[in-house]
Amino acid sequence: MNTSFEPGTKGETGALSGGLPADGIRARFRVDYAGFALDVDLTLPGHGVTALFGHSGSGKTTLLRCVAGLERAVEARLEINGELWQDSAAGVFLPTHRRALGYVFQEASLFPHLSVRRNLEYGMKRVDAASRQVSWERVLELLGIGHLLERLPGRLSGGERQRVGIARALLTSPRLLLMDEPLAALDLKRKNEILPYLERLHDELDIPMLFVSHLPDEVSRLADHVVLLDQGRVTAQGSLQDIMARLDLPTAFHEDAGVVIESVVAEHDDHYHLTRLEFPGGAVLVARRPEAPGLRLRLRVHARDVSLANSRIEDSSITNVLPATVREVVEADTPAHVLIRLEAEGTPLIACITRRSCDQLGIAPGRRMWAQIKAVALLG
Ligand SMILES: Nc1ncnc2c1ncn2[C@@H]1O[C@H](COP(=O)(O)OP(=O)(O)OP(=O)(O)O)[C@@H](O)[C@H]1O
Repeated sequence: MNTSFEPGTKGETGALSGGLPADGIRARFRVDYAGFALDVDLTLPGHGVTALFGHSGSGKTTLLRCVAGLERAVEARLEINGELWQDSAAGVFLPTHRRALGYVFQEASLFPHLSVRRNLEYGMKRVDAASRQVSWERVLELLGIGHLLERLPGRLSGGERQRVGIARALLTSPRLLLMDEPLAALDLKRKNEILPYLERLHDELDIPMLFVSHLPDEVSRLADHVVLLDQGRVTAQGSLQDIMARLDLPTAFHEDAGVVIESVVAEHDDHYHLTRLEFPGGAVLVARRPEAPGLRLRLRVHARDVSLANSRIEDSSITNVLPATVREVVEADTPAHVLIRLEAEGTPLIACITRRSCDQLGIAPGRRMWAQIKAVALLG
């Protein structure tokens, strides 16, 4: 790992903050390897989770390493919520150990001979008590690891190890959390076990996160903002809802393609054990939820679960039917299918149907149709 200073830096300067906007992440990096170049110039929200999404080799890890000060960039400038961490033009380079960041990798690299407690204390030593942002108790509670403190890492499951790794990163009181596919090494069961903890971090801590993933479902669950990378360049960025609803992006051609809808719990039907979730443009019924009316819930509607009809079909078992207008029709990645973007009063939907059905129903932009939603995934 390269942690040396860039040529011409002024050494271990503290983060500079004079005159910079207090909110937002600005990251300009150019890295030239033989056979690969990263060239990005990003302005990102200073809060919430930003997902870096792209194929293998698109440069996601390289970008995270740049942010961490671990890459030798030809050109670089990095501001984190009002602090300047790097500016190659001005000779500013804050070395990795002076950047207030937590870095979570695919597999937590815990010291095998130290208990979980000692591993966590090791991370804490770097931070003086006055600048601590999240308390020891709070971190243990957020990640549900209080009962694991005396164990050695070798006696933890993969998911528990990862939770300890995240806890250790949080205990360094980061102003930015970098997560490089933290779930990739876990099987589905462990992944589902750890996702709620990541959601809690997102909901309850005000630490911005850059989260690398190549799975739309994972991104849909955790991200607020998405950056798409391809061959070292940013091909698109925007809010999760906007990016997931675009048909000109590779996310639409993924087998998990679908939109994300922010809904509110409207009411419960205790007779049929159903809950009604409302959003601009409509509502859906889902199996009874524990959340009280008024709470927000994120929904994921996969393109493969949306079918279309020219009129409202009454004698169907599909409960969730919304009026929507066709906005765009594009070819899917198989010649048999098309992707259709619809809008239900501002809420986007994507349907994946056969080209044959598209022709038979005469589907074209502007047409009012009924979108039948066969399944809704609730996120969180
Ligand atoms: N130190 C290096 N020297 C030369 N090439 C490198 C170096 N590090 C990464 N690369 C190349 O840069 C490209 C981007 O790699 P990177 O790991 O950033 O991609 P990624 O999007 O994170 O991929 P993955 O999802 O597989 O982790 C790859 O082609 C990789 O081989």
